[in-house]
Amino acid sequence: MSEIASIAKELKGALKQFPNFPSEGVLFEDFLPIFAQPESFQKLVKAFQLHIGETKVDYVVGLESRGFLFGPTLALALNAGFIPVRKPGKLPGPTICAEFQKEYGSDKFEIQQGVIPKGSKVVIVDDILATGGSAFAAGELVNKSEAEILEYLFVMELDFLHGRDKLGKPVFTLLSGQTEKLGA
Ligand SMILES: O=P(O)(O)OC[C@H]1O[C@H](OP(=O)(O)OP(=O)(O)O)[C@H](O)[C@@H]1O
Ligand SMILES: Nc1ncnc2[nH]cnc12
Ligand SMILES: [Mg+2]
Repeated sequence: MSEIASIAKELKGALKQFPNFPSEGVLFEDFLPIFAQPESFQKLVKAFQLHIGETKVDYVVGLESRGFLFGPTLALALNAGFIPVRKPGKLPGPTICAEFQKEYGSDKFEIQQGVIPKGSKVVIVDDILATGGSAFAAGELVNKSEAEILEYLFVMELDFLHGRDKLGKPVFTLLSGQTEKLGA
């Protein structure tokens, strides 16, 4: 078994599932236990680092909120910068905005204008790929900044929502995810 696969197996065991949270029909995947143990947090970052290998990444773009939990740590490990994509009204100065639909509700994302130099090589990170709405919006913000998306990185994916089909760039998911909707 590869090192990435053995880390993935171990981390999968740390996740907790909460049926019908935050709304009926959603099986919520709680990945916070990974961060409560330094060994598992280190392994999470290591697995993404192994996946990236020698590829030069200029910036890790992390999505508020849960993408902020490991995005900056991964950025440091890759010797890359970290750029936050935030919910509206949080970032000072001129911003670029994108609206999107999620598995439960709609939202907006913003990035500061000019923070990603044109032509930079970027990976976009978040905890979960569900419908792909959040990641797609983050991708739009990177595209509007005229940077290059190398890949999207997620801890987990809700396969049955086919979010990756929206993204148009390579998608790497560390842990195997949910193949069926709750109750299906
Ligand atoms: O693929 P999608 O359908 O867009 O859904 C995935 C997004 O939904 C969750 O974030 P959420 O905005 O619920 O909350 P958070 O602030 O806890 O990250 C999750 O952390 C992803 O960012
Ligand atoms: N099922 C789920 N579990 C955790 N976070 C999510 N974000 C969107 N869908 C989710
Ligand atoms: Mg989120």
